[in-house]
Amino acid sequence: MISAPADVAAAKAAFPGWAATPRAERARLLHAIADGVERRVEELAQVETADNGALLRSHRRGVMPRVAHNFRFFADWLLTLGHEDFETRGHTNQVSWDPAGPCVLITPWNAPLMLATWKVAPALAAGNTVVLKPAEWSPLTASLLADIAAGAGLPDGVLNVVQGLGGEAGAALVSHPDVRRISFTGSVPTARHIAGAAAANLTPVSLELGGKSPLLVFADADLDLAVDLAVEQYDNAGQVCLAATRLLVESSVAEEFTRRFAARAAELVQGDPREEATDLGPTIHRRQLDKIDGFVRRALDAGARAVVGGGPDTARGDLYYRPTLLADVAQDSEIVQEEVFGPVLTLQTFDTEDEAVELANDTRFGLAATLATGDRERAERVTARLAAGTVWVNCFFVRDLRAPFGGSRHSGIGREGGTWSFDFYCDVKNTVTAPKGWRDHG
Ligand SMILES: NC(=O)C1=CN([C@@H]2O[C@H](COP(=O)(O)OP(=O)(O)OC[C@H]3O[C@@H](n4cnc5c(N)ncnc54)[C@H](O)[C@@H]3O)[C@@H](O)[C@H]2O)C=CC1
Ligand SMILES: O=C(O)/C=C/C=C(\O)C(=O)O
Repeated sequence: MISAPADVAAAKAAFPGWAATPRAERARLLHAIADGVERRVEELAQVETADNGALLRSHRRGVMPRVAHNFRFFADWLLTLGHEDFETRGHTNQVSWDPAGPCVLITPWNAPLMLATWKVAPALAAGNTVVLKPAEWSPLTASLLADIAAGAGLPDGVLNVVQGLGGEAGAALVSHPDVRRISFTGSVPTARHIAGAAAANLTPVSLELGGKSPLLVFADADLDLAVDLAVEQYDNAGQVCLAATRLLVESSVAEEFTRRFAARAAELVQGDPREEATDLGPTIHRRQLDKIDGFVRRALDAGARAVVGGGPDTARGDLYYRPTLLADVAQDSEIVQEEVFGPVLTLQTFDTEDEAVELANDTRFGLAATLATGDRERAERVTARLAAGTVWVNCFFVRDLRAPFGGSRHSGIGREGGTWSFDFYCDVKNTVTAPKGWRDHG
């Protein structure tokens, strides 16, 4: 490991050469990295599971192939970015997408390589050099990615990986004056530190933060589908920022919904994340489990009722938390307002569409929302009123890199995906040329 400033210096030194590399060659190298990822899917999947405890089958069949796709997608999207020309009184405006410089990318532990490569791929495609600092709890696949990139022929200094603690290595990186972009995915408190450091240097910053997203279940919904969507929120032991952790269910179907939910939750297999049959693995570390349990204990003390779960599964060791559903929770309570980042959902009921929207929007977050309804017009009405970067209707976690991804309010600043990523990672330039601007044209 080299120190953070040395990595920024390496990225700065490599920048002119990489920025001048033709787009087609940059795209070719990104595809070569994708090839390298595809050749090592099994190894990457095993290492990621060993590191963060998320399910091996998801890493193997979902996450790592998507990591390769991240490189291919942004390589191809780069080639579609046009030079948009338009005229002003005979003058030509030509808009171009210029590389910005060294970028610092700081990422969390819950989906390490997936979230890192959403940033690495467009930053490199745009012609920037990168310093990536993965979370200290899940450092390994980022280092493997650096090996893969070197093997693919990426020039030295173009992709640098710094390992270290957030408050040390991370803080040194984000306060460095030579950095031209900072992209961060992680928690709100860390985002405040990073935004402060970025402000000191006026470095543009993109923030993908936490959530407390609602799942609204209307009485006209397919109730089995609604229950499936609700149970899906326990994925990755609930350590997913997008998770719809607040179940808001129309009163007339709440009892039946709860009965079916409890039955489905009881079928979930909790255990070793390397086993194919496992649905729910461990939490990342003991401190996270204690944090989750603290939220649940305080909620129970305040009068909440555990419909499902309600504590750790100590028979499995000290990292497993039982999938939990808490009812009788007040809208202004901590358990409804704060991100738990564990397998803990709350259940509230509503009687009208207005009330549903009011409850859904009544947190400081705005990352995502999911609706279960059989009425298209209702879906359109409600969606238009929700504060959320992504709304899923009768589905969940359907993702497309062409679409914008990000949150409003305390869930973040900016969007990733497609042209939104290039908007952030490029210095967009407009060149205006006079109609008879050239000497030889007289
Ligand atoms: N909106 C989104 O796309 C996502 C958001 N998240 C959010 O991430 C959080 C969980 O991840 P954690 O790793 O616990 O978050 P965290 O904020 O503790 O750490 C994230 C990263 O920031 C680094 N860091 C910590 N202090 C720093 C500092 N002062 N300066 C620079 N870097 C620093 C850490 O080393 C790590 O690499 C949750 O709040 C979750 O909602 C997670 C995944 C996706
Ligand atoms: O895989 C995706 O498209 C989104 C991942 C987001 C998370 O991991 C998260 O929400 O925590």
